[in-house]
Amino acid sequence: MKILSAADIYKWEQATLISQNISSVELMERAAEALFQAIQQYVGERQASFVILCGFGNNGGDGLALGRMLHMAGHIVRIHLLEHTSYSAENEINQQRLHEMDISISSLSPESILEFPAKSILIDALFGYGLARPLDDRWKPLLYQINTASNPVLSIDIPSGLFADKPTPIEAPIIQAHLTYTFACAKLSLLFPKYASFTSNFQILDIGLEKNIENTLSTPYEYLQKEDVQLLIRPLQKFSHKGTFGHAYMVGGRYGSIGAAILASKAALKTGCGLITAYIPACGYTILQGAFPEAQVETDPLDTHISMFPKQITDYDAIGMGMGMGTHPDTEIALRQLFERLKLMPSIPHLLFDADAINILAKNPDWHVLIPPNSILTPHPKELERLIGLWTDDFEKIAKVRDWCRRYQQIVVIKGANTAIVLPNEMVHFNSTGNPGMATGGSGDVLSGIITSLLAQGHTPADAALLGVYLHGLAGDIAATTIHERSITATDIIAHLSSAWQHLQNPYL
Ligand SMILES: NC(=O)C1=CN([C@@H]2O[C@H](COP(=O)(O)OP(=O)(O)OC[C@H]3O[C@@H](n4cnc5c(N)ncnc54)[C@H](O)[C@@H]3O)[C@@H](O)[C@H]2O)[C@@H](O)CC1
Ligand SMILES: Nc1ncnc2c1ncn2[C@@H]1O[C@H](COP(=O)(O)OP(=O)(O)O)[C@@H](O)[C@H]1O
Ligand SMILES: [K+]
Repeated sequence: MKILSAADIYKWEQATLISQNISSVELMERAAEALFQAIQQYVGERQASFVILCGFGNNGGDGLALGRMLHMAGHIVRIHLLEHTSYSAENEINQQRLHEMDISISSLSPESILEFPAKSILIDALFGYGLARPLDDRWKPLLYQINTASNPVLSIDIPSGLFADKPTPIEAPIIQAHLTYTFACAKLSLLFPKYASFTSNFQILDIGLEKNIENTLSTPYEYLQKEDVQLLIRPLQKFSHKGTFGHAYMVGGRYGSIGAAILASKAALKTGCGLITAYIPACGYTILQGAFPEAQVETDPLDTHISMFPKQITDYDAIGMGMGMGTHPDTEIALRQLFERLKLMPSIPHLLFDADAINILAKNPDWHVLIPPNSILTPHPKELERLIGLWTDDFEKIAKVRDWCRRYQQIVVIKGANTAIVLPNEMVHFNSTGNPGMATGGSGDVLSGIITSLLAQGHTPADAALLGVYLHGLAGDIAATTIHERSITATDIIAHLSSAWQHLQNPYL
């Protein structure tokens, strides 16, 4: 699914009105109906109480129309509307519809002192994507009351005060939504960690905007969902053998962190490659063989850390390296020598660099040109900062990574909630799976194993990164259905990879 700018969503809506021969009030009614259905699901069977705070534009119009529907369904509804010199036409029509039904509308100003009945749900319909500048300090008292209330806050389209597609100063007044119902497509600012305290969770509501018009709108940003990754799955063939599914080479571990290599190797095998060989320092031999009988193991001449890469390293289908590897100077020199060797070869295995491999690359910026094109780097935010330097906000972070990927023709997977996969063509895919329970030691090692396995199975690097990130998050989400998010471990993510594959291949789930 595309992630569009506010301007493009407006274009999409306007073109839909023409193409479907409907009025903008009819489209607003459709949006309110979608909101109503979602909120009915949110409250369940019970009668609920709502306080709806409406602005003077179309976001406010959505709030007014929703208020009417909730009232008609028997809920207790209080509607407040911002006093203003003029209202959008759709907003006025919905005010009129409420008057006709004798549903009262109280006036609201930035100075209003509000009382929210206990257990009522607050609906934020003050500003949507039409926000033209950050809200000024005049709005602080009103937004402060909403943000400090103990009631749940549901935002319509976007938390009021937040821009959809450009940086918002976080000291400006912004609604802290518990859940945002956003129309038609995800918005960039709903995906960025900097705004997490305002955006929390979101749900996309389909309001029937024309698909073929969306296809004409170009954007470098995509929201990666099940239907996108399903297209990347390859059916298993009856006459396959273990050689068909590829041989992954997992390089990592040092004295004290052999577990990272075990996790990555197990995850690789559970993702479906035919064979895995782990290359680790000698101290890990018994540990790895004992923990994981399916793995083949090769060891470095040194006991404590990796000091060289064997000649046969280039014989494998894919190499994933860096997990728990350490940044010993010997390892650093070995990596440099490997790059020199790869440069001379006509064809080389696909490569993934994680953790300490990235830290070594970050320490040596002049090596960036040596990284074979189309390699995958999987940094967490701190590793990314070491690699590309600091950023002032998430928009700049994405711009810097896009620039880096284009310049070095690499794929960067920026890990975290809504992991972003940035491709050499500068496309950015934000992942839709995963949960905070996955922020646990070793979870990144599992991701490296998954993606390396997909590379070994013959997926292109871009497909392996997209499918791997989605699958990893999905395994974590399935794990969270039976294990509390606080208790999820990296091993649990591996244990649920099989269910993730099943889920992905089942059209009815
Ligand atoms: N256009 C359409 O066809 C649809 C629009 N929808 C809703 O319409 C919203 C967009 O509506 P609008 O474009 O009317 O915009 P908004 O409702 O977001 O508000 C814009 C109004 O606020 C004013 N404003 C902007 N920044 C301000 C600031 N910092 N301080 C004070 N006033 C400020 C603007 O001048 C304008 O009058 C969407 O977010 C969505 O909720 C939905 O009903 C779906 C259909
Ligand atoms: N809040 C979150 N929501 C979803 N996924 C998350 C969240 N936090 C972390 N993750 C995922 O967990 C993994 C953590 O990776 P990383 O920090 O490298 O862990 P480690 O180094 O311990 O293996 C990444 O894939 C990341 O996307
Ligand atoms: K809003």
